Amino acid sequence: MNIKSTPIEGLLIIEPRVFKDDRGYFFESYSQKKYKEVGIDAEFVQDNQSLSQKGTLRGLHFQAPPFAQGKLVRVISGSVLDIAVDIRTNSATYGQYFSIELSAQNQLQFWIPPGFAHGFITLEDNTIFTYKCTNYYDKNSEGGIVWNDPDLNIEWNIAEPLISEKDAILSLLQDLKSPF
Ligand SMILES: Cc1cn([C@H]2C[C@H](O)[C@@H](COP(=O)(O)OP(=O)(O)O[C@H]3O[C@H](C)C(=O)[C@H](O)[C@H]3O)O2)c(=O)[nH]c1=O
Repeated sequence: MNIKSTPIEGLLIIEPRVFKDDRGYFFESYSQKKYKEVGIDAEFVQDNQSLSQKGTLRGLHFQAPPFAQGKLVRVISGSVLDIAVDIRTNSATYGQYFSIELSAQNQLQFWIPPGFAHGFITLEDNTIFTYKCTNYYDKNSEGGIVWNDPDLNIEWNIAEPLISEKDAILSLLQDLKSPF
């Protein structure tokens, strides 16, 4: 397993060790011991999975403390451009984002600790996005930033994504009083 840091402290990219043979492939998609050794010392309590067609944008979401979530995300079918926005008030990279393509092909995983707004745009039909969370869903703790916030200037490479009514009215970063 290879672990790579990113320009934003805390965000990590995990490249699993894949065993290929004439049957196909095998890899460990999570190991508490091995992930703790590389700095992902988290207790995951909930797994989520979503299916989306091409051009679907989910996010940018977070849950406020005490229900803040760390997320270990990956794609098991199709591909996404995954985005994490630093909303840690005292962070030197506050308001900056990191993007990475996650796909069933590259088998990469992305660790997003609490303190980030998270979202993705799907690049293919029948994209299945699955992730482990360090806290349970708590509807009343949900917050978010609207996908096309000009201050974030995220390069989604799409003009009109398919988004939920809820996501279309999320706040601007400038109006967000970050709980982190
Ligand atoms: C997140 C969540 C949702 N739900 C219910 C609530 C709604 O009735 C339905 C769809 O929820 P939502 O539209 O918020 O789903 P997404 O837009 O995929 O939300 C996710 O999108 C971005 C990418 C994230 O990082 C978050 O994990 C999460 O907010 O599932 C649950 O029952 N449990 C849950 O943990």
